[in-house]
Amino acid sequence: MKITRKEVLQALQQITVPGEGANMVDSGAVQNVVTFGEEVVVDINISNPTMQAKKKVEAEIIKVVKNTFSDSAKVKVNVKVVAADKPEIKGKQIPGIKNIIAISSGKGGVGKSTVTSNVAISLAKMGFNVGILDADIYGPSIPIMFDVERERPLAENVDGKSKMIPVENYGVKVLSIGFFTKPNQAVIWRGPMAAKALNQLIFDAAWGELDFLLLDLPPGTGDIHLSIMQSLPITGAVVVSTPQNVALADAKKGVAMFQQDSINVPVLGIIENMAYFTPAELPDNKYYIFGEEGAKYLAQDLGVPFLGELPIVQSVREAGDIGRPAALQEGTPVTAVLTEITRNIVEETVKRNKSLPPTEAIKITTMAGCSAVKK
Ligand SMILES: Nc1ncnc2c1ncn2[C@@H]1O[C@H](COP(=O)(O)OP(=O)(O)OP(=O)(O)O)[C@@H](O)[C@H]1O
Repeated sequence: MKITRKEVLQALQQITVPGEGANMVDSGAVQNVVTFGEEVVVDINISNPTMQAKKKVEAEIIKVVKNTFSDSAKVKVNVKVVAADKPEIKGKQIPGIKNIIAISSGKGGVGKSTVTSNVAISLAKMGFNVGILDADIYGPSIPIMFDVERERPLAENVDGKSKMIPVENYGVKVLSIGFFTKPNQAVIWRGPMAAKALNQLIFDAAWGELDFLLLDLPPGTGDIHLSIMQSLPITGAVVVSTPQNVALADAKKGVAMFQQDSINVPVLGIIENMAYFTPAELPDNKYYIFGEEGAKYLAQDLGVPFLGELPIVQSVREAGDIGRPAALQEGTPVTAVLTEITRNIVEETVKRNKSLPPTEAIKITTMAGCSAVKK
């Protein structure tokens, strides 16, 4: 059987590169097609630098060619990652802050703040300089999780300007919108107002040198998020979801929000929280209370990295409630999981900084066992 170039191009018009609207031929992603009898070689450019995206594109091309012509067709796909032309970082860069990572969830209560606190502490334990900006205007919970609920940031004079000094605990600098609102008072925030308050918390604070500033966003994908995203120079976003369908549907909207043209913040990956439950007396059993591996499949579907799964553990909840996040413990299975997730975030940040325009590329001081990092 002889396959022609024209027929292959027609077949490729049935599929798209993940995250792009038009088919891969019309979008200009397919660079070249060469055929020799039953052999087909396709050269394609994509902008998503993740291994999952490359594999997905390759698998889809092989599938469509084999389905269209014959199972015996030999298909070779050369995938090249090219940086997107649009600048990815909006807003002015902040001196001293190398990476701002937004942690978001579509749905509320899926454990976004718990993950943010534990990742921050894991990063600090790895030797990074870390801050958290708690931007969850609907329910700022970071002060409780860091046991600094009653503290208030002091002011300091830096170069003739009065700056807020973040509150510090467990090696992490914290500023929260909760420090400035009364606990029982309902505050109605509009997008631009929230963005302005957060801008002040970032630009009018003495953060010092930070490798990572984690931004704990409010749940959802509304007007507030648009304002925050458009006004801050965000390096990348992490989406937290449980494996439950209702949470996944919202997580998908979250990823779509970051990827839309007016926002265009690279998604570093998805974390599955409350992935399963293992009772202490049955350590080999896993019960998938909210469903099995839903967030992992969602990550594959969307062509974004899967950063890991955190089980439901009573001590994680208790540790958060008493203001000593679980990552502070040493040598527990949960700490190992959190370290793995944190390493994956660092790796994806490093990849992102290599393949897309800056904020300033991250400089690592210590990084236990992280292969993507060049010291
Ligand atoms: N892996 C886990 N194991 C056990 N409990 C957890 C886990 N993750 C989160 N929780 C608990 O679930 C509750 C909700 O978590 P958290 O406040 O972090 O969610 P959130 O997504 O930040 O919520 P919000 O919508 O208020 O922003 C908390 O009581 C927390 O302790």
